[in-house]
Amino acid sequence: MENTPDNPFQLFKEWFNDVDLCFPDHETNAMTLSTIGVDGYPKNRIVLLKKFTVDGFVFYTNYESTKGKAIAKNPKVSVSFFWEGAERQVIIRGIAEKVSDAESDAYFNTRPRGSQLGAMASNQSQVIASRESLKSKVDALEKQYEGKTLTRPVYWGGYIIKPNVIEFWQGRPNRLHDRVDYVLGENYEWNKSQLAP
Ligand SMILES: Cc1cc2nc3c(=O)[nH]c(=O)nc-3n(C[C@H](O)[C@H](O)[C@H](O)COP(=O)(O)O)c2cc1C
Ligand SMILES: Cc1ncc(COP(=O)(O)O)c(CN)c1O
Repeated sequence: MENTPDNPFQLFKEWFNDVDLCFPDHETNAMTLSTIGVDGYPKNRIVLLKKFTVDGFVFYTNYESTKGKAIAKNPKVSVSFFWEGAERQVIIRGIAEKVSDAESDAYFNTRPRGSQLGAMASNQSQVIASRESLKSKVDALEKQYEGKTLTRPVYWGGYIIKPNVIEFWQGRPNRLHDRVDYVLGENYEWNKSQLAP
């Protein structure tokens, strides 16, 4: 861990690419997203990481879902990855912001038509009468838009998580794991420390 890079994005990229290469059956990009709900309780759920750059970590969802409402009230979030095969965990904490409409449009346009229809039909996190009612909504949309290009619903899009802390955990024998913590400083520099396991 002494020879870890000074920039956590560099280390994240190395770990992500290693795991993706060595464990092709694992959904490397599945991450647990925690938000503080409007009721004050934390809630976790899995979402898929679709992009990461030095600006942050991007996932897509319904802005009116339970998580969307939580983020609107409190944009402080945490995501974590557990890469079991590699005995690695990464925990990111930061602020979630909506990505631009243009970026969400561009991603929506790359999705399979079935997933686009799914996003249009699903009022994510709302109570529904039955699976059948959802299915008939999809069928109706399919008919309505037959032969036409689908456009992104305004309530669906991306969030970018801009991190202020990123913690890396590497499993080691005798529970003497390696932990490295990167904390963003006042001048946007990353301060690296090693933590006891
Ligand atoms: C492997 C996996 C990947 C998922 N990816 C996403 C995703 O990228 N976006 C999303 O909105 N929901 C995704 N889900 C569904 C969420 O876990 C969750 O059920 C949904 O977003 C509603 O959450 P909420 O009611 O807390 O807002 C995924 C679920 C699993 C198991
Ligand atoms: C409801 C929902 N929205 C979005 C996604 C993101 O993945 P994709 O854009 O690849 O469909 C998922 C992935 N399982 C999902 O379940």
